Amino acid sequence: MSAQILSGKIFASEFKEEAKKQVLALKEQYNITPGLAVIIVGENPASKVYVNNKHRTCEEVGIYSEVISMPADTTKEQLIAKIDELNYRQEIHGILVQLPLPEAITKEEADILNAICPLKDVDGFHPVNVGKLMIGQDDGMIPCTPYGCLKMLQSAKINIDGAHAVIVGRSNIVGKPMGQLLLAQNATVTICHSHTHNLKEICRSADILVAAVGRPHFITADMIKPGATVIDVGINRIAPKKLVGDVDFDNAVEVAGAITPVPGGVGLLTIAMLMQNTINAAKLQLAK
Ligand SMILES: NC(=O)C1=CN([C@@H]2O[C@H](COP(=O)(O)OP(=O)(O)OC[C@H]3O[C@@H](n4cnc5c(N)ncnc54)[C@H](OP(=O)(O)O)[C@@H]3O)[C@@H](O)[C@H]2O)C=CC1
Ligand SMILES: Nc1nc(=O)c2c([nH]1)NC[C@@H]1CN(c3ccc(C(=O)N[C@@H](CCC(=O)O)C(=O)O)cc3)C=[N+]21
Ligand SMILES: [Mg+2]
Repeated sequence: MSAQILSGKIFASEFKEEAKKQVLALKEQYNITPGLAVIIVGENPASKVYVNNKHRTCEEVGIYSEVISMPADTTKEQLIAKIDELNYRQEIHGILVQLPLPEAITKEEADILNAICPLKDVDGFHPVNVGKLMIGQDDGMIPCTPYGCLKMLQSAKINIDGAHAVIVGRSNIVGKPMGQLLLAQNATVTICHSHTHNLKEICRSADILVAAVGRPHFITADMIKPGATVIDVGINRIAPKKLVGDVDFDNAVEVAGAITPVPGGVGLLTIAMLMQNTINAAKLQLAK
């Protein structure tokens, strides 16, 4: 039997509809339009595609958005000065600095992200928000990609409580927060990485398998328990117009119980949750 396809398109449109309603309600009750500023530094072509997608989705949902393009030779000080300006602007509720940063300021990434006011940190990368997620305080910002994966699992009524969730990848933006979110929903969580022994066996014991590795076809069908839910976070461009995930989809789909495609999967959820986080940020700032 072939797996249920968890369509990012369908779930994302569901989440965007919810976002639209909240935008209208904020407008009606408080005369506030949520506002998002996205900063893009340098000329990364993939980043440009994502930033355009974000801008377009803001329009769709009724969120005000600004894209701020800065040259590749921008210094850390110049970037932080721009962030500060946005921190003080009342009509901007969310600030996102698109990653990766140009090589010259890659080492400065932590200082740069820490300059974003935690209340406006719609990526959920600021240590204050990371800490809130870790200790279960629910007034922080949750990173968009894992947040979208969780919302999709819940919307698809996939059981998390008591399930073994295996996450391959331990980045701060996907793997670690995904683990925290699933743990908070009472999954038993295993986080794997490049030093993990017996990866295949561990993956095969997963009821929910999340791949966030960044290697095409890394998760093969023999690593999947029959009937498991497989979430493919990976985005790998293997040819100018060919995008694949981390999962060998064509074979995995015959083993899994449910699986997300790439493209048309988690990436769309990420953008939908960015909309939700911008709305959440506007609500938090209203309360301050
Ligand atoms: N769909 C979306 O919205 C998003 C997609 N992505 C995509 O998701 C993927 C992962 O992104 P990100 O988390 O930033 O990636 P990183 O490169 O930051 O992390 C990759 C992780 O995979 C682990 N890994 C690498 N090789 C192996 C291996 N052979 N066995 C086991 N683990 C391994 C690394 O282990 P170690 O720590 O030991 O090095 C690391 O923890 C990328 O394709 C990225 O483009 C990212 C963000 C959003
Ligand atoms: N500060 C920051 N926040 C991020 O959330 C962030 C980031 N930097 N840097 C890069 C990663 C990656 N990411 C994606 C967003 C959308 C799609 C997406 O829309 N994907 C579509 C289409 C992709 C395409 O056609 O290229 C799909 O999978 O169907 C993918 C990946 C957000 N990221
Ligand atoms: Mg990374």
